[in-house]
Amino acid sequence: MTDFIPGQRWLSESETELGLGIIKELDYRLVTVEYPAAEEERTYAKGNAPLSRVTFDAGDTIRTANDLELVVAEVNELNGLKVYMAHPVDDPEDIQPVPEINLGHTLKLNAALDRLLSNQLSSNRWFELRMAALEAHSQQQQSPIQGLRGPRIDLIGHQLYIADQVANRFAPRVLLADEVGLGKTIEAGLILHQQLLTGRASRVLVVVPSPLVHQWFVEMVRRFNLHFSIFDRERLNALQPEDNIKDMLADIIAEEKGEAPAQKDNPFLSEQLVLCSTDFLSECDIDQLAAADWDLMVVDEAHHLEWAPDAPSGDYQRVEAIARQARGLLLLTATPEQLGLESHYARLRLLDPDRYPSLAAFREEQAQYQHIATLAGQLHDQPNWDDALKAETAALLPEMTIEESQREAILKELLDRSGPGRVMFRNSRHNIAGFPARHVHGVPLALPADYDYGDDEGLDSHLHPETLYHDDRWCSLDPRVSWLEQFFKQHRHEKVLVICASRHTATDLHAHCNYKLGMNVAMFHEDMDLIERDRAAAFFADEVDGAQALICSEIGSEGRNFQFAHHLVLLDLPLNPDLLEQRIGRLDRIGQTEDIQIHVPHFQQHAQGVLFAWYHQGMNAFEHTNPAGHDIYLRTREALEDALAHPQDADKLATLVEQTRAITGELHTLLETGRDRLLELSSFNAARAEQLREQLDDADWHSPLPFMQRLFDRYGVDQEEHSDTAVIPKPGPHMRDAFPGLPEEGITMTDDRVTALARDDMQFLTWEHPMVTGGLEMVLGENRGKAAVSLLKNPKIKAGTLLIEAIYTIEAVAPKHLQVDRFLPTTVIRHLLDANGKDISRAISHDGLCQQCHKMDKALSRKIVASQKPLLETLLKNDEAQASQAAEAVIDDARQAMRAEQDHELARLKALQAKNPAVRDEEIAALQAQTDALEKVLAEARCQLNAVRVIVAGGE
Ligand SMILES: Nc1ncnc2c1ncn2[C@@H]1O[C@H](COP(=O)(O)OP(=O)(O)OP(=O)(O)O)[C@@H](O)[C@H]1O
Repeated sequence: MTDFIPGQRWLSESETELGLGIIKELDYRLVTVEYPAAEEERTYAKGNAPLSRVTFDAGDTIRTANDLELVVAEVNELNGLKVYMAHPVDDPEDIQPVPEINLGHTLKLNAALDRLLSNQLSSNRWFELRMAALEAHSQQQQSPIQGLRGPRIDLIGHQLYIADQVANRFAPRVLLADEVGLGKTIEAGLILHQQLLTGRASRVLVVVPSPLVHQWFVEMVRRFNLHFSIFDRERLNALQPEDNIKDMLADIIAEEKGEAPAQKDNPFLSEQLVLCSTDFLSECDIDQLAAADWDLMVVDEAHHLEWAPDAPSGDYQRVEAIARQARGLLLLTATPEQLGLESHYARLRLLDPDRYPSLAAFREEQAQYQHIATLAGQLHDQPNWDDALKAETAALLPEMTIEESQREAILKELLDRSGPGRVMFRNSRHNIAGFPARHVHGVPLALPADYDYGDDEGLDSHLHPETLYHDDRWCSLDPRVSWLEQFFKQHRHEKVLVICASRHTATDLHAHCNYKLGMNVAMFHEDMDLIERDRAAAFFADEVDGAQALICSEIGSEGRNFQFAHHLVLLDLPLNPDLLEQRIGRLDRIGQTEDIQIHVPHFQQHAQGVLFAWYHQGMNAFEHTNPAGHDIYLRTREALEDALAHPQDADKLATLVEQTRAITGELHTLLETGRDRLLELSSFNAARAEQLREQLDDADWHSPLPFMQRLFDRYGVDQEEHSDTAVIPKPGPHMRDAFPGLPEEGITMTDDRVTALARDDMQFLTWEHPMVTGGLEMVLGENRGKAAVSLLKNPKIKAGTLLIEAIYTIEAVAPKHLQVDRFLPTTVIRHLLDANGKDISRAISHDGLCQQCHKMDKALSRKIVASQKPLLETLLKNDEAQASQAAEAVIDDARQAMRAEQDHELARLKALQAKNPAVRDEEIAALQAQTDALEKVLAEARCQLNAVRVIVAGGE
């Protein structure tokens, strides 16, 4: 077993990007290594730690931790630790001791050159595979559509646009507020996928209402290949067994000594991707959950987070506790104002406390939306801006140069600072074509005598008269039920979703339809456990043997996907227009193929009839989406309550309808010219969306399959043809190690998006599929392919001609949280040298060369390297200097891009601080510190020889 000594410097063979490690701790079995450059730590089994000892010899150049470059004159050793006696290049007399612990933490490796010169050669095929992997990796990292290619989704413009806008942000904090059913889950999934794939996030917490847990879980796996772990009470208990007696005693002793109890493991750190229900938040230790170092938190159906200045709800406070510590935050809701403007404001404040310092300021800002929308519209539409427009804009953005060439940046800033731009995205059906129409069918019925409660009962009992019964007898006397029975019979072969407010109504109705009428009907309500609910939803969805109808309580009105049905029956109506919108949204969503028929049985001259008229005649809320629902409710509440209390008074009803119509018109116009116009400007850009769609369409043509087939071949994976568009890789008899993501029984994969969308049983093979990214990582982590010798067969080239193909990569070693890849992705530089060291790579491409390069006999390869060693060493060392120069330009560009972005962010914070003292100086200082750290990391970025191939011409 290797002898490790604390303080020694070692390198991880599989993760060279961590930089130079220091042996930190040892026990009889394990060794822990600290990697200061990447701020990471790894623990390995001593017996097979993938570590190489790093030492230097006299004549080598070393870099110290304080960035001095010195030449080693002599090497001493003390208790197993090296001490280098070294001097500056230009002052050999100035010898100074450098203990190895004082070496710099980044390391310039010459693994490829060392392997070549020490004759550790791989075959030509491995070299070519390595090069293909490097190019693919670099292209992925530099692709402007990175993260958007892999998901199994239809390419829908407004979703791609939002994902593109948000996903590239560092720790994004946004509200995704598209209208119901336009794909917020998909947008969130795209953002998560992109953030995880690029390493911008690695720990994600998703919180959703309990009825949606399973749907989210499935959607994340099926569409995004993201495997979340569902956390509930049981799982938490399993992870946190009762304190054992030893721990309890230790805690008691610590308490007696006045010491803090020992830190227990945080169970939420056991998984990277965690999905849980909102209810679970109230059952777990919220501080522990919040402390679990989340990069991103997602909250679905966020309108439930109710807030008032002195009375934030429990749900809001729990989410707030986590959101404060999580770096990124995505809130999803189709009806952001469902619980009023105050709650909406509070959620925006969760996202960006600096931007939304007070409710009063937010109200004031909202009042300005009309004005800002007009201004933004002019800036957007007018090709040339006149002086007045420029002056008005300059007053709002004093530090910007206001000219047409900066149109996009100016609009973005204006929407960010004075509109809802940066934090909130909302697309509406208004600007997305192709949605089917909605038709409402009111079914007026006579009130049965048994329901004639008079003034003895409150409004709720009139709206839901059946709830006063303790059993299902009401089903036999309620004309809505007999109507429903007829309706089911008339539409025997069609799916029908029935929604009612209460669980009791749903269960009684279900029992009545199933057992008394013998109908095939499923049920969905809050008292069923998650598995029962999902089973019911699946039974309803089953086209062949499934239920004709699903009867839901209100929980069925949120988030679920029932667009395969075209008939919706609303057995009662909610008082909240946003809730109505949510109910209709179960069918009116992406994927709906037919017009939607909404049936509303209700009692005439009764509170139910009033509510129907209010919605239908007053605000046309059944047939069109209603973005102003909550405000309309607030402004018509008095008239509504009056009419509900006197349902037979035709005048009151007429007044209500008239008033509602006027207010709806007024509010819709205000929205269209104010907030929604601003949101439209910031949430969608048709040209950019089309460009993204085209880029993705194009990317679909560049399948990873040919590359994967080479990889399968090298690693012993067998492949079976499945069909024209699919293959089945399977572990072959000669496969040496496990192949990432390949199950024992094989897996069916297609690289065709249309097939993948139609066939859930197949994996969608893209460059972002985990099997491909895992495969790339595996090849690049190998030593194989770093150095090779090959035979060139080309009659035009004289036998014996020597060429060297040198592949360099530019990389920066940095702690993950800095996300330096944003500015400096892995970049490949290829040189092709002749025997005089001249680079002829422009004349001969890598692919062209590969067609003529063949396997060289091993013994002969070794002989060639041995005989040409001094020449190879000299040529490659000189060439490295050239490559490093070329790399400087790339690193410089990265530095400039970094400064531009950081400066912009700094300017934004300072501008916000001028308006709002809540922006703290420390935040500005933290941003500055981040810029400094990035400067340092980029200054240390290095170009290094990643792979080298010696090519010797051998005639034909
Ligand atoms: N790009 C897409 N490709 C394929 N299916 C999609 C796409 N976008 C959305 N869908 C489907 O459309 C339905 C609605 O999408 P999603 O659930 O994301 O909408 P939502 O806005 O979150 O809905 P809600 O407002 O009800 O919460 C889902 O069945 C989803 O799978």
